[in-house]
Order: sequence, then structure tokens, then C-alpha cells
Amino acid sequence: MSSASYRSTRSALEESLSFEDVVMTGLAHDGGLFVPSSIPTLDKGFIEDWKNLDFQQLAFKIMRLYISTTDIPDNDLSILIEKSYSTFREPEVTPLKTLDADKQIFLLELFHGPTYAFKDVALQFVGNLFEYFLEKRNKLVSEETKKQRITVVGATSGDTGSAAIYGLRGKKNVSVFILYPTGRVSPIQEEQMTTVEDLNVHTLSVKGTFDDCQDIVKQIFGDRDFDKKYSVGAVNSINWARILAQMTYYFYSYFQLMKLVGSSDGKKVRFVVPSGNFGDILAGFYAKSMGLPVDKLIIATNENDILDRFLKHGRYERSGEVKATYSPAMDILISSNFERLLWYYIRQNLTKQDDKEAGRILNSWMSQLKSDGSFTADASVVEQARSDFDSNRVSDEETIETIKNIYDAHPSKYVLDPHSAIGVRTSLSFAAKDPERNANYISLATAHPAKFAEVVDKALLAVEGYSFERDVLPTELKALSTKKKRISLVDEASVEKVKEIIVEKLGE
Ligand SMILES: Cc1ncc(COP(=O)(O)O)c(C=O)c1O
Ligand SMILES: N[C@@H](CCOP(=O)(O)O)C(=O)O
Repeated sequence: MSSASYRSTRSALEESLSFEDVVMTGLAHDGGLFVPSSIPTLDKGFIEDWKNLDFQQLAFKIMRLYISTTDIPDNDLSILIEKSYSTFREPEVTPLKTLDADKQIFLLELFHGPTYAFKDVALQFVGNLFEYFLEKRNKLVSEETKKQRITVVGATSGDTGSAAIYGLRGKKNVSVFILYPTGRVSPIQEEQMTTVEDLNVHTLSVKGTFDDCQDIVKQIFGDRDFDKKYSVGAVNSINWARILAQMTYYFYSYFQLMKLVGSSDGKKVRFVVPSGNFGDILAGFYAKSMGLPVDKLIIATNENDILDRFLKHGRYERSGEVKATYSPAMDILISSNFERLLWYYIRQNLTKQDDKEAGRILNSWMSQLKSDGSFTADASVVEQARSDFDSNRVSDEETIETIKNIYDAHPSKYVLDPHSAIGVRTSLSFAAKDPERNANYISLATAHPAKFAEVVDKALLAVEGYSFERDVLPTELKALSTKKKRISLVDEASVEKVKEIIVEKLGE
């Protein structure tokens, strides 16, 4: 069954949008996120049929279920996928490694793309998609008619920004504006974003937090006149294509695991996902809902723990201030994509499974979140969330300790980045509660340690023989510090100031 029709999570209207519409629109005009109206379910035999496919072939099979052939014909989709993953350093794209055979913990390395973080898996594809759809649209207009352009506006706590920039640099008819919180991204992340020479790329360092940047981006999308004039596009995980592209590695790593442990091992499979904006783990939710035999998706948070608190108490509540932690990419107060999950749960509980009624209810919860800073979900929704997910919160001290312990214990002195360490700490804690070893854990390694030098050094500097420069830092990243930076400073988290800069740069 294919599911190529989309709607907004907050809409109470009849809606049926195409994949191309939702990719190019980004955020729905009512402030909701686009979701496929139904999640395709796979035939029983899919594991046998898919288990030996390579990453690109699997990506094709999965994406085909969510993209109609009218939007992208087969041959074009294959070309887009091949092009997107040809930039990865590993032929497997996202290899699965054994981290601790005894505790059955496996590490899914997602950082072999151009910017050394999991975002590349989706953003290399999204960059090519924008180019593809713009070319398609511009072929339909005459030479005299103004060509359609897109103005991408994104918020980042460090990784989305560089991955979006590397996915879109130099692309025809695309301008990119990336907002990041001043002083809250690592030096290498800042260098990756600000040293790119392509003139279609602009970086804005905003005095504020990631949530401030995300709010500004959402406000820009909500400004219909601005959107009409500049065709605003999204690279954050509000863009459905981000979630879709991330589904592949849940399937692929499941099949890799079967090869590592033997398909007859019969144990449960749990994915452990360092989480912030809930985009990465949401792709796992779609994979599970499609039929991938996953026991639990485990949310691993840092001390900004809205998701962990929701699962424990059933209340979705923003805390006062975002805490600056050792895992800065996850320093987020409100997890944008959680809304998509809630929409499915709300709809499932309605007697008539009515899309419009689900939109209406979710809209009221989101308004409450905006006005009161919290809402309490229906008990049935919390129960469903607890059957699909589990969670754990990891402190800075535990993050550092985990980087050190894994380095000491691993035969090849494996160096984790702080975000991946939060996942590993969580995997270890769940494995400890399962002495019978009934489950295998696939722990997502979301970034390369080189991006977080200060934290990795804090954990390992005292260890004899350890050298960041020699053992961790790739040559390609070494060169960044010598390059010239281009940054616009925004001294206040103000949407007007950001819009002014966008208009000024586009006029250049
Ligand atoms: C390295 C790293 N790990 C984990 C996350 C959290 O992922 P998500 O926001 O999709 O939950 C991010 C940011 O998104 C990240 O950059
Ligand atoms: N951790 C992210 C924050 C943005 O989240 P996104 O997945 O919605 O783009 C980052 O590194 O920028």
C-alpha cells in the first residue's frame, strides 16, 4: 500500500497534498507539520525481500511508498538517491558496529557524510530534491517568465545548519539562511557553517537560544506575504523529507544486525536514540508502524528532558530555561516533531479515526502549549506512547564518564561524541535491567567526536596516550580554522531583524 497523500497536523479541513507540495512548502500555513494521512504497512515477506538490499536500494523501496511516481518517476528517484549518498565516505553509508558483544550493544554510525553528523543522511537528499523540483517547475515556464527560486530559512543548534549548507551550497535558484544561537554551537560547527564560500549561503548568529531561532523560523513561515514574495523553504525536520530519508537506516541497521547476530537469535530489537527535536526517533516510529519488528524506541535525552518527563508523567511541559549542556545539539526546550506523533495517537483513539477531528484536538493542545507552556495529553495517548517508546535522561557527568569508560574498555579505543554517549549510556542502563539478555540494542551514533573537541578532551585528556589531533580530528576539519568566516550578527532574537537581513542579502 502506498501513502502519497499528506495533510497538516493542525488542520480541521479536508486536505490532500502531494509530496512535492509538502517538501516545497515546509511548514503548513496553519503552523502544523505535514504528515502522510496513512502510514503504509509492509507485506509479511518484506524482511526476506529486503534483507540483502544495499542502503540505496532500500532507500528507494521505502521512499517509493511515500512519493508518487507523478511527483518523481522511478528513474529520477534512483538518480537522486545515488547522487545523495555518493558523497558519503563509507560504502555502506551507515555502518553498524559491535560496541559491546556481551551486553548486545551495537553502534549505528550515522556520521560518515560531508559534515560528520546524522543530518547529512537526510540533507544531502533534501538539497537534491529542492534542485529537482525547482528545475521541474522552471521547465514549465517560458524564458521571459521569472524563474522560481526558494529562500531556505533554517534554525540550528549546530548540526542541521552545516548539513543544510553542504546540501545546498552553490545550488541554482536557492538561497540559504541559517540561524544559530551565539556561543551555543561548538567552534568546529561554527567554522563548518561560516567558512563556506558559496554566495548563496548566509549565516546569522543570533543572541538567544536554539528555541528562539526555531520560533523565528516558524514565524517567518507564518508570514504569508513574506512567503509569497520569497518562497520560503525548510531544511529543519519540520520538512517531511527529512523524516522520510531517515527511515532508511532503521531498516538497514535491522538487517545488518541480523547478519551480525544471526537471524535466528530471536531477540527483541530496541533502538536507542539521542533526542532533541524528536526528528530522528520519529523516523524510527514510522519504520515500526510500517512493520519493522522493533520492541521499543528508547528516547535518550540530556538535562533538557521534556520528552523523558512526558513519558514519565504524561504532561508535555516546557521548562523555564534551556540548560547549556555538554551535548549542545540537543539543548532544546520544545521538541517540534512530537506533534506528528501525537496526531497519529489522537486519531487512533477517535472512534471514527477522523483526520479533521484529530487536527482540531491537536491544534487546541498546541495553542495551550503556546499560552500556558504545557498541556496534559489524554491517558490513552500516554499509554500508546509508553507502548512504543521508553526513555532515559543522562547528565553531563554521566556523558563524560561514558566517553571515558568506552574509550578505556573498547579494544580499539573508540571515541564517542557526547550525543552518541548519551545513547550508549542509555543502552547500558537498559541492558543492565535485562540480565537475561533478551534484547539487542542499536544505539545511534549521531555525530563524529571531532565536532565536540572540548567535551571529548574533558573526558579523555588525562588518559595516557590519547591525542585529539592525532586520533580524532579528520584532516578535512583541521583546515577549517584557517579559513575566512562570513557571519551576520543579530543582537536580539527578533524576527523583524532577521527578515531585514534576508531582504538585504537577497537584494545584493
Ligand atoms: C549530534 C546530534 N544528536 C542528536 C540530535 C537530536 O536529534 P533530533 O533533534 O532529531 O531529536 C541532534 C540534533 O538534532 C544532533 O545534532
Ligand atoms: N539538533 C539540531 C536542531 C535542529 O533540529 P532539526 O532536526 O529540526 O533540524 C541541530 O543540530 O541543528
